[in-house]
Amino acid sequence: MDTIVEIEGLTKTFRNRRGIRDISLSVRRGDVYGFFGPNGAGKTTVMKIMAGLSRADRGKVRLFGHDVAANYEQAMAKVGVLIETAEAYGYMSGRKNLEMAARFYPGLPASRVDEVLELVGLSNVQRERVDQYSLGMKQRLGLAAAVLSKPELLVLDEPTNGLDIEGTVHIREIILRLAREERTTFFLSSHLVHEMELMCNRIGILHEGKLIREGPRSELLGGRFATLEELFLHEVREERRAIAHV
Ligand SMILES: Nc1ncnc2c1ncn2[C@@H]1O[C@H](COP(=O)(O)OP(=O)(O)OP(=O)(O)O)[C@@H](O)[C@H]1O
Repeated sequence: MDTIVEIEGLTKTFRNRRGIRDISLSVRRGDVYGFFGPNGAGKTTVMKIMAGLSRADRGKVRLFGHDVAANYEQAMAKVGVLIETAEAYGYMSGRKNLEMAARFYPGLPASRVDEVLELVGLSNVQRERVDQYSLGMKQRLGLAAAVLSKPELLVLDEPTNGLDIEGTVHIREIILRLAREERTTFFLSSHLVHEMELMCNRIGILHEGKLIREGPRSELLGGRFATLEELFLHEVREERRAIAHV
């Protein structure tokens, strides 16, 4: 088994006592892992720790076998990240933004910028200023930047957040295409249950900072639940019942 992401006992508590508690999960090569949970469940917190943007109080994240906290450069060498809204320089063109980002990767062929523009469907607007782009276009530009170096793992936090139907479908198609054609492994979060059903083969359900269920999508539904939404509501009810009995 080729394990790409290993998270063990990850815990972080903010001053307001919110945060994440004892999260453990693993992602294998080729998985499209959906990290599902309502707003405030702790998805971004986990992803920021995974990307080295925040530190855990306890626990470990290993990417490609390297500990992110202890061995950041090696852990992140084959990882692309898009966390929260993509940052770009609004006064520059989409293309210029990508060319600037490409400078971080010495040895990247110049043609790669064209390739990723094509992949995300921005070739026709590549010379327009980013502040003229729609939210969906900005999000696709963020995705283009995240895939520039041909990462083997993409960590995407709410990649379709705030997008309209077409924008959402477009991002979903790009993700599925990369998973299929380049065998990119994905760890992506969403609070949209339908998204998870359409894209992910493995799902972790996060609720109030705890991973309440985790596993292959088909196993989680297990014939008992028609949809993930039903499963989620069932699990939350069970969790509340268990807490009430303590
Ligand atoms: N820097 C911080 N200081 C204090 N509390 C924080 C901080 N970052 C996150 N939190 C709290 O931790 C909890 C988890 O937040 P997080 O952003 O990880 O959730 P999320 O699942 O990504 O939700 P969303 O979909 O709304 O982004 C929330 O209650 C949030 O208010």
